[in-house]
Amino acid sequence: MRFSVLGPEGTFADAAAKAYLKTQPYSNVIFDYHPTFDQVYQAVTGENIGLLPLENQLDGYVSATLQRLQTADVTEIGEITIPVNFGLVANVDHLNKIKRLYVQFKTEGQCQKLLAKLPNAQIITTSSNMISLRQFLAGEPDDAAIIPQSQMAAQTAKLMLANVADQDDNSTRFIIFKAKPAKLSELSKVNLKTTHFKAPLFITPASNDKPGTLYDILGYFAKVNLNLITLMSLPTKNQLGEYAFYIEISGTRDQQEGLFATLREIAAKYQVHLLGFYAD
Ligand SMILES: O=C(O)C(=O)Cc1ccccc1
Repeated sequence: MRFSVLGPEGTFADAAAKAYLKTQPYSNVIFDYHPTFDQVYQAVTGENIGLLPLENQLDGYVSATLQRLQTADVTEIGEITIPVNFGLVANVDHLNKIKRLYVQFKTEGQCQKLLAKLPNAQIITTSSNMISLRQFLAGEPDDAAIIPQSQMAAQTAKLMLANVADQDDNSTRFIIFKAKPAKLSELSKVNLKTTHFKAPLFITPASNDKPGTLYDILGYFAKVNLNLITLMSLPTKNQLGEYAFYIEISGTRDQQEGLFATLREIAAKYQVHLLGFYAD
């Protein structure tokens, strides 16, 4: 089986993929690293699986992933949350001498306190924490980079600071998915192996221009006592001001029937794009 993740090796996505595999019975897994979200998404075919970052504790949801999920024909089969911290490496002996800082786009929002101490550094945004490290290693004398804490031990730089995230308690949640479209009829029959489930989905009203639309949608879940753990609105992109709601439902095994009956009811009135129903 192929497991497609954001590379190169050593990223948090890579660490998350390996942590996920420890919880699963898969064997003969071939890691397949890609530089962009889209390439990871496109690489997942057949029975193979992929992993993308969904949410960071300090910097929130990962828009690139949500945007793909909105229209994606995938089935999420699970999720994994891993602790995240960063280190700083620099070719200078003091913070105020740093001229360029390589930092991954989602890492920047997790290291605001450090960045506040570097008002004169040019921030160079990268696509991956491991690319930040590579750029630093290939770079100039006044360079610095924020890199995964796990990579610090292998580095030798003039200035090294550990744990530079804004708080030590920090984690990122990743989703694992297959290329198959999630179907209400199929997922309603899934036999959960644990007592709890999660069900991520998008609900899109035909129009947002009516009082009580969201209230109406939420009412369906309230009626059957289903707990929403996420509620976000994302632009449909059809028209400015038109939104789809991204919702994650958490429940217990005895609520499975109620969940799917409710989703069928909602689907009669709104566009429902289910993304998965998995043990949690
Ligand atoms: O750059 C990394 O280390 C990654 O694993 C990619 C990533 C992107 C966005 C949020 C979390 C991880």
